[in-house]
Amino acid sequence: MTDAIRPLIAGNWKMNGLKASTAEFDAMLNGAAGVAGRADLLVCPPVTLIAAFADRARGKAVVVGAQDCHPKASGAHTGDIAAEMLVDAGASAIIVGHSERRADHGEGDALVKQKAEAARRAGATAIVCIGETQTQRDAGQTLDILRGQLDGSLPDGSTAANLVVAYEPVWAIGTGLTPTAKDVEQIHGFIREFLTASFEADGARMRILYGGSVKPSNAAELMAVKNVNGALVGGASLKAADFLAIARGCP
Ligand SMILES: O=C(CO)COP(=O)(O)O
Repeated sequence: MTDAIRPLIAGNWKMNGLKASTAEFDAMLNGAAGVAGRADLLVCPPVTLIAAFADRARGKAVVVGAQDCHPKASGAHTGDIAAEMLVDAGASAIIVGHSERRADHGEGDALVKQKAEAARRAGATAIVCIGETQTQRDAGQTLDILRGQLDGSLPDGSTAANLVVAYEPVWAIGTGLTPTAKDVEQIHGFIREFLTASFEADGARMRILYGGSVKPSNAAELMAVKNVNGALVGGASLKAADFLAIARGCP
């Protein structure tokens, strides 16, 4: 049943990218048609580039997203950006709850849930990130931590169209380390069980992305794992050649 889920390869540019990076994005657009048979492509640049990228991507096989949003639609929140504004700029998906925001800005599950609800209210797909730290992993707490994050940060009534879950072990982000395929299969299976218990048929069709040191050389192995429905890619999404090669690794 889950075999029919179309993979999503999502690039998280994090705090990287200037106007000059448009050339790299154009290279992604140019190569996208060649991989469109394998996966949907999403690029989440810094907010300063969303509108320009979304304009360029119109009619191409890449959609543009954002990396965070404020839970409210408008108001006195200096420096913050509402989901509605991101959608207005051309974003169709919004990453929320990334471990870097949880760590750098002290974001907890309740706030992440509000942000995911804000994305849905604005008409965007929420990509909710979860993952354990090295210390939690070493203590054998991985599944307990993930269960808590899933319980606390996924909006009630989510559907396969408006919610994507990204499993990103914190210790694998930017380190070159990845879990074994066996570990990924166990953890994604656990997430799938949680999603089907919570959202029934929709939960069976929701995409579960793997993130953390995905690169062209390991993409095919990771993307072949059961219940892995694509990747959330950091560093390797900054280069068109690498990003497209990862998409070509989808089964
Ligand atoms: O955090 C990530 C994507 O959101 C993963 O980053 P890397 O691919 O650079 O490890």
